[in-house]
Amino acid sequence: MSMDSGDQHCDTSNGYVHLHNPHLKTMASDFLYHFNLGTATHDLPAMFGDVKFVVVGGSPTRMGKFARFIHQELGLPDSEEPRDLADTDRYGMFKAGPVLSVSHGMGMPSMSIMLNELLKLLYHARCSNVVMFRMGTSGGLGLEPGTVVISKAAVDACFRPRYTQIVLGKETSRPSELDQSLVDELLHVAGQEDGVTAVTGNTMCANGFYEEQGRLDGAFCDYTEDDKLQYLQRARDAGVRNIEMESLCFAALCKNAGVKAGVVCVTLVDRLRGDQVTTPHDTLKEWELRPQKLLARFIRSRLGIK
Ligand SMILES: O=P(O)(O)O[C@H]1O[C@H](CO)[C@@H](O)[C@H]1O
Ligand SMILES: O=c1cc[nH]c(=O)[nH]1
Repeated sequence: MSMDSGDQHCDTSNGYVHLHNPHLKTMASDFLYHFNLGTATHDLPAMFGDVKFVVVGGSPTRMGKFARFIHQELGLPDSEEPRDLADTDRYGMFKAGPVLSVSHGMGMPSMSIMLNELLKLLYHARCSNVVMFRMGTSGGLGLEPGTVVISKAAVDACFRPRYTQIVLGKETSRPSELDQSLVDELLHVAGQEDGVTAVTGNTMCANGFYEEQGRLDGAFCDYTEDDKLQYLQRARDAGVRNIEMESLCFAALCKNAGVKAGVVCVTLVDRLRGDQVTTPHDTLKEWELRPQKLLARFIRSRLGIK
């Protein structure tokens, strides 16, 4: 139990998760409601203290499969087969050795709830030198579908690298750039992956899938195809290479907590050519594996496993 954490948790140079909330120190215990885990009910340092890599993605099924894939890739014993540690149906949480795989649902509100609790979990567990990744799918801008994008920064729908929340009725923004050394390391690792194209660029994070991403195929649309293409071209000119729905919150909250973070998403469609994702299911499944394989290679390389 670590509610009385000392100064070492406030010093970002020591590799601990850095939470900016003086109220946490006054709480006798902390219950992470959406995971059904808590400092009073679970020995979080024993359960999670060895975590060094956290990978988050949309669906619990995908993140469970990813954990089992990592379990194999790291050659972990059968007795440690990952199981869901979050005893709720909100999010899935699976551990494979030093790798924690967690789902976040769709959109920033869902990501924000999960990430607040996940960062507190890492803090209470006294994890240090953790690297975090969001891995997933996106729409591309001028890229062959199936391309993997390693994000340089997450930007909002006006192409600004900042995550804006309304707090106590006021707009509050936090920067959302990503760690550039991690971008270079990921690109280097991606170069070793056969038959997969990986590029770097900004990732635009939208608050919805349809109008917010300039689609023409939602239930509602008050703009023309020309308006859409002009907007997407402006995004591309601003360095945006793909569009998804969680990177902004993820990048900003990890940065605020002093945790190095990366975003790796495969593109499913070229939005300059269309809106609907009509690629055959088997091909989509293969593309979805691309960020997983890249991160598995990254983790193995960091752990010195050939
Ligand atoms: O990376 P995944 O979880 O696939 O998420 C992407 O796909 C969902 C929309 O289909 C959004 O949540 C978007 O960010
Ligand atoms: O176009 C797309 C594809 C996946 N996810 C998104 O948010 N947008």
